[in-house]
Amino acid sequence: MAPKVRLNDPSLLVGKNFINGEWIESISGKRFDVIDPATGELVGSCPESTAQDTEDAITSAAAALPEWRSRTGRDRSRILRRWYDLVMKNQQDLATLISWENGKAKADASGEVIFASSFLEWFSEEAARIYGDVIPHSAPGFRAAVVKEPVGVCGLITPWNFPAAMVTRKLGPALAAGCTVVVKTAGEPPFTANALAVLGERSGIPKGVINIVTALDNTAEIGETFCKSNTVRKISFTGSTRVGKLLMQQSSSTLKKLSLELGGNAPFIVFNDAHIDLALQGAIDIYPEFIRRLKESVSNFKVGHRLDAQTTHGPLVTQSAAERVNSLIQDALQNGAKVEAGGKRLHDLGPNFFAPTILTNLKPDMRIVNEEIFGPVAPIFRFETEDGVVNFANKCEVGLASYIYTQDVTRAASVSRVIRLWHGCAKHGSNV
Ligand SMILES: NC(=O)c1ccc[n+]([C@@H]2O[C@H](COP(=O)([O-])OP(=O)(O)OC[C@H]3O[C@@H](n4cnc5c(N)ncnc54)[C@H](O)[C@@H]3O)[C@@H](O)[C@H]2O)c1
Repeated sequence: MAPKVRLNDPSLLVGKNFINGEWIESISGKRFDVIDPATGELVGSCPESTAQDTEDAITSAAAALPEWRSRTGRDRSRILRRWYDLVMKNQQDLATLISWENGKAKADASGEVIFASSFLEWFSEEAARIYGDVIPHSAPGFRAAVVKEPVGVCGLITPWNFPAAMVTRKLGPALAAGCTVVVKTAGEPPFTANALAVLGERSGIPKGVINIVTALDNTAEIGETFCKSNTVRKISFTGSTRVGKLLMQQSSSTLKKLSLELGGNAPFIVFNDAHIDLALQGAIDIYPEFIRRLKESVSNFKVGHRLDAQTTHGPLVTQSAAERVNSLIQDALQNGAKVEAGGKRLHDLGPNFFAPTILTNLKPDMRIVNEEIFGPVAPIFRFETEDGVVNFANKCEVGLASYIYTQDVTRAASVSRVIRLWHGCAKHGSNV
């Protein structure tokens, strides 16, 4: 273990699998290195888990299920509340771990811990309110009881970009409902999830309720084990569309429930009545002003290392992620796009850093429009009519969420109804 990650509570740094309440190595005995994406330094190492490790974790979750599901909602609520308290108490250490293994600026990482803890708080409240119902029955003199039951053992697969929040967002509701889980964290940042599990154990979560397997290269093997298992009744996955499709195919033989939150880009629509600031009210063409102001905002970003207090934006998670963003930008430039800001990798800082980028002069058939960017790039288009912008946004096959800026409530409502989100989550933000 590299000695540089200093935590107030060093016992939160665990590089092992968590199965049946024990921190153990993979059966393979293999481990993978976790690298700080900002500096390339070694953070530590974790087990490269196999299908057999995953089976063991599923068996452990299945064994813990009868006891956990039979507890009262109130009891599970109290435990989740204690967990929330402990996460907030250890905010600093969790933020340190996030920024080491994911590269986020410290302030961002601290914010993520608050966000992550909010799911534990929220679902501690929900756990206490899981009621059934008694409803009229068609047969005279009878009434039907509606009883809420947990789904069972759940497989949770999380991405690298929110190492704490994506984990608690899945764990909070699953545990509140009385399910037990096996978590497969993203390979690049596995330590934060382990630290959360340590705190969960201290909150009183019984052994076997949470199990964690880590892996960098064997992810496909672990995913397939989840999908083919009859014991795993549900998979909750956040990640790329490619892997989401694969999980759906692989789960067909066991007819599992799947929650897939997938990748994409988000149309961000600014109408000419949007409130950029009061001085601009009534302006007919806001495009040049919007670009100028956006450039001004972006120039205040400080890309850098997490320990620099001025840093607002950290690196991408891997060199290949930076290369992919660069190739999308190069393709756009070769086809006539214009760089208004950034547009390049920041090699001086390290191989994973990318300058916040604004692009104009784009065409709808460019790769950067049709493939998920997942990097600090804002491609800007000008539009003339409401129908035109809606048609354009709906052609984007990777639509994930959308944002609409206007002061016209009716327009906000009507546009948000016709914008289609292709897959992943159905989110619309509108600023009226
Ligand atoms: N919809 C959202 O709110 C949201 C939030 C966060 C991330 N994402 C998406 O996640 C993606 C970025 O995350 P990523 O690069 O970690 O995505 P990814 O799909 O490569 O990996 C996500 C997780 O799946 C695992 N995985 C990879 N191949 C697998 C397989 N064959 N079977 C089972 N598991 C497998 C990975 O190890 C990781 O834990 C982007 O596409 C992004 O848009 C979406």
